[in-house]
Amino acid sequence: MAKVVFLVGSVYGNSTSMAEECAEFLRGQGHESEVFSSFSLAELQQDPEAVWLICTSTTGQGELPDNIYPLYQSLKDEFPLMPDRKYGVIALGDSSYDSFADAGRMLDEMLQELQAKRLGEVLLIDACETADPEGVALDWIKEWIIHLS
Ligand SMILES: Cc1cc2nc3c(=O)[nH]c(=O)nc-3n(C[C@H](O)[C@H](O)[C@H](O)COP(=O)(O)O)c2cc1C
Repeated sequence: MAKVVFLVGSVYGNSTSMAEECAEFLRGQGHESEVFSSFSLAELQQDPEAVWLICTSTTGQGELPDNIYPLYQSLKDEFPLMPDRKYGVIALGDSSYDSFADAGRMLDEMLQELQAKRLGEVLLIDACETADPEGVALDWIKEWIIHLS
């Protein structure tokens, strides 16, 4: 069974509640899963086995939420290659912005540069298209879970 840690970037709480529902689903399937809204790269690196599931909204004009920005900055500054790290990305946004879901895309690009291995495709959730982001994420994670076995 895998250990999945949700690394949440959220301003208004949508990403947090979505991550909590997905984590509960994973636990129900026998995986270990936790939701973190506050974390540092140094702390996360202490657990080399954990799969990171980035779950972030985009704010401002294509910016990262304040609580996940330090992780991005540390990855950029320290540039720790992590070929053994597995991760996934759920990116919330609103396609009426030119910078649709940029925070999730930025973190995905950074982790790709660091040679981490993405499991599955990035899930983009558009607030213009759904009023039920949790439902969209749950449908996705039911498929995504195959990458954990
Ligand atoms: C002030 C504000 C700025 C936003 N800026 C962007 C943006 O630049 N790009 C985008 O895709 N979505 C943007 N959004 C949409 C949010 O990402 C979306 O509403 C998301 O569901 C919020 O999730 P959260 O509650 O986890 O922060 C913005 C929303 C607000 C209220």
